[in-house]
Amino acid sequence: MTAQTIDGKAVAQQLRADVARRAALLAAAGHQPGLAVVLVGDDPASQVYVRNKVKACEENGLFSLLDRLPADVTEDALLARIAELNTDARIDGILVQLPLPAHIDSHKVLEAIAPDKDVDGFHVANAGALMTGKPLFRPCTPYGVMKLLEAYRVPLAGAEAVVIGRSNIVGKPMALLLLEAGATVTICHSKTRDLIAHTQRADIVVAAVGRAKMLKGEMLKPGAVVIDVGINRDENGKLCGDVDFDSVVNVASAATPVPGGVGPMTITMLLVNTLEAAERKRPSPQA
Ligand SMILES: Nc1nc2c(c(=O)[nH]1)N[C@@H](CN(C=O)c1ccc(C(=O)N[C@@H](CCC(=O)O)C(=O)O)cc1)CN2
Ligand SMILES: [Mg+2]
Repeated sequence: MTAQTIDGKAVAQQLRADVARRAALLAAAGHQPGLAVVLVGDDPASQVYVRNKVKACEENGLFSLLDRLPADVTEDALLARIAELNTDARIDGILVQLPLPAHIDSHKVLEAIAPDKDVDGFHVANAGALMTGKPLFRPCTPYGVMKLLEAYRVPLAGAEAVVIGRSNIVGKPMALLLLEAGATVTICHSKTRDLIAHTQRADIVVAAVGRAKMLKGEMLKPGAVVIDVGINRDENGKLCGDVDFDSVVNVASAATPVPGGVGPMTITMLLVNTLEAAERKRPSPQA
């Protein structure tokens, strides 16, 4: 068996076309959806992601503004800028690109974003809403994974799903979204004993742990669906995921590549969250 490649670029393209259509309706009604992106410092990877986010807004009819702040910006100055964006009528969504420099309390910064503009879904109020099954915003990467599973008609009700990684921005919300969809979810992490015992019984494995090529074919049940959230560099400095794609492709029924899998979906769901924030404020005539 050779796994089907789950084409995140193609699914992203389809969803972005609908975003562009709906954004045009809102703009015609006088309210172009607006996203504010705040980048602190000059981390090269963050610069790529932020550039992709702004470009995706421009290509799909959303207004965006990019605030680039120096790495030594004070926490108070950053909080003050967020307060301004919270009251800026042009802005429907705000994100602060992570990671932040060590001298800044990320939790405090994320809590400063107005929950109804928190299009990353990281605010405690939005994390709580997600946990109780009534999310205002789903975090972009897990949301994108759910859209990929939907697009490829992966059965979720009753499925055994294993999430490797327990971060607040991917692992935990990923587990909650899979649970809401009816899967039986196991969250594995660095202290999990016998990881393979869990992954070998999974119908769906989501790798979100940040360890290059950690998930191998022999760790899977034949026919499993593998979602790679990893963003790593291999021994040659080449972008790779948490999944050893070449070994997994002979065992899995479907798998996402890196690049070209989850990444484009993360950006796309940010556009969706921003659009829906704008629609909630001003429903477009034919949403
Ligand atoms: N405020 C946030 N910070 C971070 C988030 C987030 O959702 N909100 N997630 C990650 C990084 N991330 C988005 O910011 C992200 C990572 C990767 C991609 C992507 O398109 N990857 C491409 C390859 C890009 C490359 O060439 O390096 C792919 O996989 O095809 C988009 C967004 C941490 N920070
Ligand atoms: Mg507007």
